[in-house]
Amino acid sequence: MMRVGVHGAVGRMGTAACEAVAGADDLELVAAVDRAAPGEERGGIAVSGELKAFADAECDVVVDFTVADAARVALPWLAMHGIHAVTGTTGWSDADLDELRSAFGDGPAHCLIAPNFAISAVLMMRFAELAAPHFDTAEIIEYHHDRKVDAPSGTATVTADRIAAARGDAPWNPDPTEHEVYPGARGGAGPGGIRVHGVRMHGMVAHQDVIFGAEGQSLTIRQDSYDRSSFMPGVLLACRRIADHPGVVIGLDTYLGV
Ligand SMILES: NC(=O)c1ccc[n+]([C@@H]2O[C@H](COP(=O)([O-])OP(=O)(O)OC[C@H]3O[C@@H](n4cnc5c(N)ncnc54)[C@H](O)[C@@H]3O)[C@@H](O)[C@H]2O)c1
Ligand SMILES: O=C(O)C1=N[C@H](C(=O)O)CCC1
Repeated sequence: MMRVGVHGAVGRMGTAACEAVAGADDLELVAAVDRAAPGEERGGIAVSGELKAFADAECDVVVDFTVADAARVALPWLAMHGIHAVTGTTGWSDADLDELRSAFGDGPAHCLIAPNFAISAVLMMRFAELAAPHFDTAEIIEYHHDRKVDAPSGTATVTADRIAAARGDAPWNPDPTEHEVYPGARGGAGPGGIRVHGVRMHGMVAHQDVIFGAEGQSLTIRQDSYDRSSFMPGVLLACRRIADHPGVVIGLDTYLGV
């Protein structure tokens, strides 16, 4: 039985993760931590306000769904205590990722940073990477619920990185825009100048379109998470397999063999 802790336990994703872990026969929820509402209960255990609860409960792995500022502190702390980290938190910079690589190094604790645990999203990113060399225009539109604090989404930034890497030195069709009547109308320019547009919409959960264009044709790859339950199989898989994946791994792809 893997002993699992959840950081950000009273949040939307933390609450779902506590319930999913508590309901899994081969995992045991042993600690739940959140700075908001310590003393509440999630997945049948009391929520603590202190990271120390993870060490006290002898966690093998901690699932983190917080904000980048909190995860930046928690993940190196977990590395120092020899506890594996599975984080779905988004909003990381390249410098943050370097810090995590040096915190986990080749030590006993491993780290998975997955911007999206839904299998449909993992495949959407893979399909976008496959399409990239064949089109000279690409734009990303990500759609999320109205409580999301970071933009663009972690999924969109990783998708843009992967499209740009797959395209390599091949030139993109130039953007003709000379003037934006509304600043930002063309979205944010990501790697390779790929435009990323963020929508925040009451009623939505997490969705993305990747649109590719070439002479006389276009391809749209669409992914939808209608419910947070879509992320839970990926979270549980990560807890079960993290001991087999040393260092810092980005994305669930290698865990799924995609
Ligand atoms: N990877 C994925 O599949 C996936 C899916 C959904 C959300 N996310 C990401 O997960 C993160 C959380 O999303 P959410 O919708 O659950 O947000 P949320 O606001 O509902 O929950 C975040 C929780 O973190 C807690 N928190 C904040 N700072 C803390 C600190 N210093 N110490 C302890 N707890 C702290 C908050 O109190 C809150 O309960 C976001 O970065 C989001 O982008 C990723
Ligand atoms: O609800 C969120 O916030 C989500 N964030 C992830 C991201 O930033 O890519 C994806 C899943 C939902």
